[in-house]
Amino acid sequence: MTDAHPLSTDVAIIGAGPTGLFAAFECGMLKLDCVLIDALDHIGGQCAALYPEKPIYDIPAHPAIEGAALVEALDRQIAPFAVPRLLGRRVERLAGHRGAFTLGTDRGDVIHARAVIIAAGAGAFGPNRPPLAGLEGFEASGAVQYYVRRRAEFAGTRIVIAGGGDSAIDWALSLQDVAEKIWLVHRRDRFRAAPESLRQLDEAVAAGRIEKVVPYQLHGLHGTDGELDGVEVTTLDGERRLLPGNRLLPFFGLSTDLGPIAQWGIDSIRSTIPVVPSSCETSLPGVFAVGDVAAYPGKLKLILQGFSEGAMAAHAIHPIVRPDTALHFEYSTSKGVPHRT
Ligand SMILES: Cc1cc2nc3c(=O)[nH]c(=O)nc-3n(C[C@H](O)[C@H](O)[C@H](O)COP(=O)(O)OP(=O)(O)OC[C@H]3O[C@@H](n4cnc5c(N)ncnc54)[C@H](O)[C@@H]3O)c2cc1C
Repeated sequence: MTDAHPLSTDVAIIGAGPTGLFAAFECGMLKLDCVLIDALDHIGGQCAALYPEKPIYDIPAHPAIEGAALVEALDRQIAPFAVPRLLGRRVERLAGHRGAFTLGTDRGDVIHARAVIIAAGAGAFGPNRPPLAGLEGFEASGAVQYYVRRRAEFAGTRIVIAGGGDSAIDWALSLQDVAEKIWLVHRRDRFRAAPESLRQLDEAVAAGRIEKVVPYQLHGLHGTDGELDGVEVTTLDGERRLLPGNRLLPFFGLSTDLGPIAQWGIDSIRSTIPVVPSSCETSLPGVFAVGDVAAYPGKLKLILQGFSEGAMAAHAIHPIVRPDTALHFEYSTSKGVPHRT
């Protein structure tokens, strides 16, 4: 049995993070059909997977909006276009040329598209995992997690948080109200985070809500059948401590690997794809890249910048898909939102 989808569309958008979602809106506004494909089983990319309950403060016209709420709003914005979504499907193959591409997913879907927008963020992103014996069993039970989807799931737990950057500190601060106890383990006694976060951390440590465990590194997991009952940490000198935590949240960053995209004959630099700044076209004509994955001088990896790149890419794609129809620039206030018929 296969649930693979064969389909033809104007634009295939790889990645349904905030940038891919908004690119779908811009395509819709130009009456270009599109399909969204994402390896995750839900839309929203990093906002939904990594920080759904955190407020974002630099989305224009939203003084503060949580990651999940932003995704939900983007979803409502594209609703008029009834964009098909292929979720839980990683695009493995891309072949063809400007005007005629074929994409293949790991689930056997075949998508024919006139143009392609790669909105793949950090690629097929995954957490950097600590090299600890028996880790898989504790991951499977949920005792070790790399993302916090809902703070409420951590109510009354004893959490060991590992890492020295923004994520480790932000989550320690965010979970201090719900957890019974939080240890913050870092191999140095200096943390890298925004000054305000560091100030709040000092306050929480002074109040006994968070205990800093420095300079220590993760060393081992204790427990049976996926039930974690202790996290062993050591110093470089071999001094050991057993922290009686029942949850471990390691925040060692995301692995940024373009995955299969790196094999498609498109120029890439490490995990980014250089694009022409005015159109977001990649080195492969007819294939565009927007959002975190796109690179050009002055690029900021911010959601707001990805939104504008989606608009530029859609306008640059229009003549490929509709070569006989001149595109007259129009404000949305003038033309309204065209519904899919
Ligand atoms: C903790 C945290 C806080 C942040 N705070 C802010 C903030 O305050 N303001 C701000 O502007 N930005 C913030 N960011 C950054 C912001 O989340 C990113 O800039 C944004 O998510 C990039 O959007 P994107 O759509 O380009 O990529 P992503 O959100 O990374 O989405 C890319 C999607 O592509 C999919 N994908 C990749 N490869 C494939 C493939 N081969 N096949 C199918 N699907 C694929 C992935 O599964 C993913 O869902 C923050 C990030 C983090 C981690």
